[in-house]
Amino acid sequence: MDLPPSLEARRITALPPAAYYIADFITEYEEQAILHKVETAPKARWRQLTHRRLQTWPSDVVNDTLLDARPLPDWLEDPVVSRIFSIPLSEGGANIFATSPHQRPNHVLINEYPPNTGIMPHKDGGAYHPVVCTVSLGSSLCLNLYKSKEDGALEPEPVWRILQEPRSLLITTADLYSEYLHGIEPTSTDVDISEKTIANWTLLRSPSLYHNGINVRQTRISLTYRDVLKVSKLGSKIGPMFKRP
Ligand SMILES: O=C(O)CCC(=O)C(=O)O
Ligand SMILES: [Fe+2]
Repeated sequence: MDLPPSLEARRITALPPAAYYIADFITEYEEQAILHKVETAPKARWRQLTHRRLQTWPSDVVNDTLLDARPLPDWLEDPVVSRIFSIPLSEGGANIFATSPHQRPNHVLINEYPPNTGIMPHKDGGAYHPVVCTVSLGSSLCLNLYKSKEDGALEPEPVWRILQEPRSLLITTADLYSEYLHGIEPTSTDVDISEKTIANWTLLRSPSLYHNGINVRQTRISLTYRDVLKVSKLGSKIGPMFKRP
């Protein structure tokens, strides 16, 4: 892997503080291995929403609390977490989780987006430390960022768009976490893709794939790594009845 010397080297400078994009964060081999683990997880791991399904590891977050304090399984820890730890925020400095309560992501949400599915614009709220690490697998798509108006209403058009390629890592923090909403349009094709409209254009692996301005979606799986502030004291004592396999 040809990782950058720091996150700062891959900052999305068109955005307010702060977001980082690393196009080649994992290899194709690693992508396939993780996809295989996601696809072969016990059926009970999946939660089906109306348009989307998801898995949570090691458990759900309920009332802003992580129910189960077991460590993440190896396949979610390595290579992703170990690699996040290996990249300092700025050269010679500490990694991005050094100042988070548990000094590490303790929760992973896995979302599956077949074509024509998305996620409504939202904020991630107070359950998490404001550092969100998203690894994309399988397909590219656009993440839209929205400004909320004074009265809390949503501006209809996104203020920025980030194109997330397969095997990329996107990290959003600070104001981008707290002041803006993010969402994914439920479409089969992202349109109007260009240097002018995509905030991380200069950091893309393959901008030439979008020379016609469109991205035809395939199924994209995302892994969202965060540090949940509150972890249940019951932790590992929780009865096996209430645990997902
Ligand atoms: O899948 C993504 O990239 C976004 C997921 C998301 O925003 C969330 O689960 O809160
Ligand atoms: Fe979110």
